[in-house]
Amino acid sequence: MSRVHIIGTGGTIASRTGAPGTAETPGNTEDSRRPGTSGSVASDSVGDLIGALPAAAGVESPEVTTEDVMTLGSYRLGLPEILEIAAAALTRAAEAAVDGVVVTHGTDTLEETAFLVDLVNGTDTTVVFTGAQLAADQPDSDGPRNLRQAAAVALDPRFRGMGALIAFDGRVQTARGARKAHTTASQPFHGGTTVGLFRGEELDLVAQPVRPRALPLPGKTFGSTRVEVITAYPGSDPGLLQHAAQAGAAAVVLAGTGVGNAGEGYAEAAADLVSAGVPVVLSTRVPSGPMVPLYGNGGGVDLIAAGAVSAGHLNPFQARILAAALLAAPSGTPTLTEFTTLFSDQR
Ligand SMILES: NC(=O)C[C@H](N)C(=O)O
Repeated sequence: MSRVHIIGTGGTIASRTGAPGTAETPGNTEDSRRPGTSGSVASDSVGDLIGALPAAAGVESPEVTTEDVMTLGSYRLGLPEILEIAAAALTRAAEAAVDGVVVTHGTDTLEETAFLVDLVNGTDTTVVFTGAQLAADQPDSDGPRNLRQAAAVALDPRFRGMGALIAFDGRVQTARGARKAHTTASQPFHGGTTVGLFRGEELDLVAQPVRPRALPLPGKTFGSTRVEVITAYPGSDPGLLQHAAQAGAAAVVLAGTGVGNAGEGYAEAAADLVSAGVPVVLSTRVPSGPMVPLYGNGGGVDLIAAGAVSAGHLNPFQARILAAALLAAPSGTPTLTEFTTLFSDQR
């Protein structure tokens, strides 16, 4: 019998609507116990979620083991928690007795945690992330279906060696490139590569992702590696780059306009940071498409000439995770400043 290991971290899939929240699950601390809290709060363990799983007709049920790493809304996560989840997923993926690993996670920052797992998963066991848009106590919650589909992907040999995937609302996509792009839709994620599609209980493999070689799991310093994201917009202040560096940022991601541009003063500010040893990664605030150096007069050509590293196809938030992972990597890993384009150089 095959075995799937499910790691719970919280999120809407584990939340109860309007419950004051008194769960004693690990990591479930101030947000759920604060007096007067009346919004949805993550409180269910993975064991509770399994109990709500409908059995698929005619399919032999796998052995399911579970683990609650934390029970938090993903908007509460910091880099230490993201690292803790990634380390737990990687440990399980490396266990010979485990055939598939699923992580249940809030959708707000799922793209960050799943991307870190994708960066460091050198095993053949794909880690499949899922969650829900409707809380566990909503009559038509999407959680049970998403969880059942995630387990099916995790155990399917055709999806092995794919790093980290997201199974949500009948679609299976790569973690790399994924982005929460709708606040309430049943499919909140855009981007990434669609590798699988469900037709009822049937799962089709539709693409094989290209993956760079895995990075080592970053050390504990990842948790305190400060990488700030600064967005360019008409009238924005390039001095924010220097403020971020003075406040202790180890690197800054600039989410430029268009293909990766910024207004007056940004190229000079970027050059200041780079010469002070604070890398600047240039991404775009546009929801899809790569950073491409095309424009002068302070645009992307000048920002790259000032020493910024192109994020390539990575959105600002995933570029931030890769930057922090490189800054906290064990020695021997290429340093962030050795990269000219984050995505292509990582291959
Ligand atoms: N749908 C969700 O899971 C959103 C929730 N706020 C979370 O990220 O924890």
